[in-house]
Amino acid sequence: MKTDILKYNGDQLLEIILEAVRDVVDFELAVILRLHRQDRLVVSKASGPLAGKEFDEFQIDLRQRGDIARLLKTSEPYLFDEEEDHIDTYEGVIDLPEGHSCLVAPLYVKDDPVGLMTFDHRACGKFTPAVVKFIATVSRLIAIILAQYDSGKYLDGIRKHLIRERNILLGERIRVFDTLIGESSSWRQVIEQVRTVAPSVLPVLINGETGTGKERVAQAIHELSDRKDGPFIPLNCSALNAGLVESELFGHEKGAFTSAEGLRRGRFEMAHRGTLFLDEIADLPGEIQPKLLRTLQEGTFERVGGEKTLSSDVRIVAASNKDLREEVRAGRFREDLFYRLSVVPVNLPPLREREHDVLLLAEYFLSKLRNTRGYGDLYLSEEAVEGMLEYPWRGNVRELENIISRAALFVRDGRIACRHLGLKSFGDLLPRSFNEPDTPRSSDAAFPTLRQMEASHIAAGLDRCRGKIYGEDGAAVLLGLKPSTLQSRMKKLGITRMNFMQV
Ligand SMILES: Nc1ncnc2c1ncn2[C@@H]1O[C@H](COP(=O)(O)OP(=O)(O)OP(=O)(O)O)[C@@H](O)[C@H]1O
Repeated sequence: MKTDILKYNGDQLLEIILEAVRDVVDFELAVILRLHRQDRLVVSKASGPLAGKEFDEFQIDLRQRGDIARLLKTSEPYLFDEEEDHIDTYEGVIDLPEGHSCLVAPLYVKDDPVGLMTFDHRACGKFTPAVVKFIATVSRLIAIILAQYDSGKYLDGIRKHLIRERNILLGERIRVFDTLIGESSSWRQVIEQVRTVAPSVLPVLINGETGTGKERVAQAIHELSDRKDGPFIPLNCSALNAGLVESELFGHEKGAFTSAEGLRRGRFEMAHRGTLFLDEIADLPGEIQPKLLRTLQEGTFERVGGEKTLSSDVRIVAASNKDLREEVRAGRFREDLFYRLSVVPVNLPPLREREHDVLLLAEYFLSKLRNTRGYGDLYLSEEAVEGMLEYPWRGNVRELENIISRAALFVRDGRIACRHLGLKSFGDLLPRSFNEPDTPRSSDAAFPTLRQMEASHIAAGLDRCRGKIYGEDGAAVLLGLKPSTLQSRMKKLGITRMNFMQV
């Protein structure tokens, strides 16, 4: 099991250590001091009924306390004889009666001192030779834990620094691609196509699933064309009935229909010398399709209720998340209109086929958020990165953007963990093979296979136990399995515990 030691702060870690020691050693005061610059011991943690605020940041200057400096050099625990005349370690901080129990243990990693641990009790004879022996062993382990914690923190610091550096580098590349982020080969092809088609006047048909960036690409085509100083006018064809779409496209004269109180210019007029973006073109009502075709062929149109023939210099970019050829085959879309619109087709790949771009896009959205007050430190933890790479992005770039924006709200120290991303619907946490359409299915596609049910139930158990397998509160007990059996089933099904862990 991989436990992230850095999820505990230093104080919590030392508390856990001293709690464990207390099961064996009856102390009233236990203190762990860290060695700083070889000449100073600084209290890291004081525990027990005699520990109080006075220990916070208490320091011992070893140049003034030669007695403690000598003890530190020995690397062995030292039990003070109760009759022995000595200066109390915490003289001036707390008053301990004459002849109390006092044990001091230097903390060493091999030959290097890293600190000192002290135990006190007001009663005599509390620390037996067996206790001294125990502390001698335990102090070596504690020293290693402290050193590991320090180096972990050091590495974490370096990692954060590297992530920041990387973000700056990414930021520079992002400026080159500006609003069309992506470096995967399928996305580069899109960018190449955009560069090629942008300067021409030919109509473009952008095809891609929802949220893949169709509108962005349409805008980029406009901005890279010599019409960039003209208007970019979008119209979503799916949201409107035939009457409305006609008046939106071509405008209407005053009194053309009951609610037409004044003359209204349509999108064709508004887009003059610019680009008209017809989104969701597959949903354009059948009655309007011949009218649009005529306008595209002749460049002319009439406002609804008007007789005057108008013309407009418009470049058409259309988009669809449906397969327009299929719509033609099904008789829902006119073939001649399809050929008019799709002179240059541009197909946008879904995010799940742009694996390398998931992190690049995530960094792009993070970099935008980092400019917002309070979000300057945002970064993705390793497990969040792994979770994102595993996730089947059904909602594409828009879903990714929403997930990142939402995660930012829940993060306190800038570190985005898997749980902040909320990628945890069981289906989503299962390996991709469970969600892909080419998975062998039962005869009724809606009816889950036994393997899918087993995977989903195991995922539910792991989610409830936050990825814990062993122990009373582990998923093995919950699912009524031996931990080893659960692990082997998970392996067979390709389920990773990490997706369910909360950090
Ligand atoms: N390559 C990209 N780089 C940066 N941001 C992107 C990219 N692609 C999409 N986005 C962002 O993702 C979101 C969805 O993009 P967009 O609206 O262009 O998708 P769409 O395919 O037109 O969606 P729909 O089919 O739902 O209309 C937007 O916020 C957009 O800014």
